[in-house]
Amino acid sequence: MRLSSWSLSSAVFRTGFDFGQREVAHWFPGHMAKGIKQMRASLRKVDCIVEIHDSLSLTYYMFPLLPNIPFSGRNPLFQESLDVRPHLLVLNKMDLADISNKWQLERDGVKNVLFTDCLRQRDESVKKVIPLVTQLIESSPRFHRDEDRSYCLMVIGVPNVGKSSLINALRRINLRKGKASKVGGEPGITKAVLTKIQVCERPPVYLLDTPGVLPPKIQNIETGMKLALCGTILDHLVGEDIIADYLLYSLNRLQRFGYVEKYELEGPCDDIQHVLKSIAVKLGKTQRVKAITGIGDITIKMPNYTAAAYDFIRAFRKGELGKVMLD
Ligand SMILES: Nc1nc2c(ncn2[C@@H]2O[C@H](COP(=O)(O)OP(=O)(O)OP(=O)(O)O)[C@@H](O)[C@H]2O)c(=O)[nH]1
Repeated sequence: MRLSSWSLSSAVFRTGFDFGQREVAHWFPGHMAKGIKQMRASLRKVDCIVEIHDSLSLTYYMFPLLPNIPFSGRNPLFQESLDVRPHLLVLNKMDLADISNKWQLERDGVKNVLFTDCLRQRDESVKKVIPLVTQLIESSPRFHRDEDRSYCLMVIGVPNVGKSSLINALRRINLRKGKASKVGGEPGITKAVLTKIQVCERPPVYLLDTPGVLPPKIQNIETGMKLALCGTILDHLVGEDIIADYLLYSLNRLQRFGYVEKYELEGPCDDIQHVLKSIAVKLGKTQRVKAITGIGDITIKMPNYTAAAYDFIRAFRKGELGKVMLD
């Protein structure tokens, strides 16, 4: 929601976010390096790479997920190069994102892009995936796989972007089959490396589901925080309080004030403690805390800031605070 009925004259918003001494390196689990190694080893069986990102931030697609496998759209020099597999960029969760600036992709020369909503039963964009990859594969050399009539795709992406949901949606649409891949609200659900799953009969298309993989080098702390906000990193590794504060900062910076209405606040506010307290009171999220006084121990009721932060972040990820583009 954009600014409408509230007066902003008294609201002062931060012009930058203070990340303190935080380091992104501590946020990423070790199993990812192993995953990348196994994926690299399987690449020769793959005809096309499907790279999934979150539509909430268009900056991620700029970072190759697998080092040495350049995304053709990122670098036109690689487009004709024979050892680069066809590449489809899927920007998922479009239902949550304000994609009015998607023209930037075209400006940057990014080709073969699809915006998807994998949770919608009859999503037209998911239907386009197989025809598009088929077309891409058929117009590229397949080397030693030329005889093989079945196609193999590899799905890659940071954790929690919806890789499993896309696989399930493809199976639902093309095979009328149920779930093959477990979906979860927390990053790191897909741990079994490289399971081969059929997603289409004509032509026979299989894909390799992979564990979530992050770019080995996150460009900076702010990119890391955006990944955290999108649910790519386990919340507790980063801290719900700091994610919630970064969310508030971002919403105010982008003038997306849906949170004011959702939590019935008096108006936009940039003080996370104040906002979390109001959320906790509104939702009845309180906790009993023991206090030691001069006359003995007493129990007092306090707002549960962590529970409020969790609700605030969850509401954002569900799209309940309005559509947002974090870049
Ligand atoms: N709003 C919205 N949510 C989605 C969409 N696709 C997936 N999700 C949700 O995002 C969360 C993660 O989805 P998964 O399919 O498990 O993601 P993943 O990339 O396989 O996750 P990892 O196993 O951690 O790598 C789940 O809560 C899904 O319901 C979408 O298009 N829109």
